[in-house]
Amino acid sequence: MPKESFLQNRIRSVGFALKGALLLIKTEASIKIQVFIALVMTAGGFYFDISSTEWILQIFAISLVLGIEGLNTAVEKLADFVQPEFDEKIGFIKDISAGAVMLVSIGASIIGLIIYLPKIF
Ligand SMILES: Nc1ncnc2c1ncn2[C@@H]1O[C@H](COP(=O)(O)OP(=O)(O)OP(=O)(O)O)[C@@H](O)[C@H]1O
Repeated sequence: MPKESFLQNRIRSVGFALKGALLLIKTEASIKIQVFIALVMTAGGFYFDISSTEWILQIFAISLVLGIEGLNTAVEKLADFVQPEFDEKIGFIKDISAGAVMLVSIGASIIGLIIYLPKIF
């Protein structure tokens, strides 16, 4: 089999990543909720005509939450594959992973409050 060029290899990897992102959105309830919140926040950004800096912070917060939630889903799937039975260590790993999502979600919520509270009240 001929060796793939660097570019072909990169394009193939982007294809896998896109497939993964679509699978996440299609199959994971938590991601669906977060994508819905992201769409509402984006609509809010247009409605309140937020500044460039506010857009940057909002896009950063949304991407961070979606990205970490995706990694959390991957950790959960891997944990279930490695150990389908009840296991304290697996519980601990899953709790830590869920905790990471919670931390970035709190940060993102605070960013949202700082941007929108003064515009609403
Ligand atoms: N195999 C296991 N052994 C021990 N504890 C587990 C195990 N599976 C899940 N848990 C506990 O249940 C919690 C929820 O795990 P679960 O995999 O159902 O995640 P979830 O947040 O409900 O994910 P999702 O709803 O996206 O599937 C974990 O954080 C952990 O405390």
